[in-house]
Amino acid sequence: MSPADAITPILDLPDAAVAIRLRGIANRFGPVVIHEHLDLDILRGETIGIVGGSGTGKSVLMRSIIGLRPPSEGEVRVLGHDVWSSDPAERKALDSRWGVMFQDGALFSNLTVRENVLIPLREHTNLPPGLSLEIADLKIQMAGLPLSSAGKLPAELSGGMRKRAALARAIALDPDILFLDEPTAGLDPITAGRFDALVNELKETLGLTIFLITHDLDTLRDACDRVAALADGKVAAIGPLDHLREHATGWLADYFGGPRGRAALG
Ligand SMILES: Nc1ncnc2c1ncn2[C@@H]1O[C@H](COP(=O)(O)OP(=O)(O)OP(=O)(O)O)[C@@H](O)[C@H]1O
Repeated sequence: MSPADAITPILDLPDAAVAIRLRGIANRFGPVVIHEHLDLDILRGETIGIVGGSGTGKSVLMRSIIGLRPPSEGEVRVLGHDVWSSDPAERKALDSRWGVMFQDGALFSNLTVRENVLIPLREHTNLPPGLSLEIADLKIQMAGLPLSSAGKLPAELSGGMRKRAALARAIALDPDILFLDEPTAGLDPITAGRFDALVNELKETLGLTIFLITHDLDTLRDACDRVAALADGKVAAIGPLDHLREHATGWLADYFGGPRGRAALG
């Protein structure tokens, strides 16, 4: 099935065609309900943009998928494995098949860029140190950073370079899935556009599936095959950007139809 035809949260497809399968997800904090009965299928090889008003639970959903916070209810399957009922060895193996770039980069501030990129390589592989170093330097360059930045601390880099360093770490293990939480937030439009182009390039080179949380309409237009909009605790609308724009109601209509939406999407 091509992303253009996938306009419902649940797709009638075998596990092999689906990178991430969410069923009946609920997330609650005490009496506060963030998600309820949330279903979603993400196709292998697609970039899906996750949008929604502030507080709709985009980051909480990502944390439930990558094993950082168990959902209150529901099933999370990634690459055919149940994230929350897998044994520790299966979970560790799964962990090595996704890379995550958190909103603030989450780089270790006391480690250099190269040392940050080496962390997943040391944790998940038994490669000889020299080879790990070569791979780290390759990933730093694939993320568009000059090799001269490898020995620098995050604080010595610009905001855009720090995001690239976090991206280099996220692709260190040649993951199947890349999770990006607001990758272009805080970047000027030109730097943000370059970052989107880089993400597209990496998707092609590494054959990635990408889960991309964003508020950036340019990123939705330039980097996403489909967009899923969260509202009322669920995936309220899903499909290619043009499909969503045609059928937008409520928050989504305001989002696309507001001045920023018109400026980005015409
Ligand atoms: N550990 C927690 N304890 C209590 N409430 C939490 C916790 N983590 C998140 N929340 C709440 O869950 C809701 C969703 O948070 P989340 O960060 O996922 O939103 P978001 O859609 O990513 O928002 P934004 O677009 O502003 O980043 C928020 O109301 C937040 O306060």
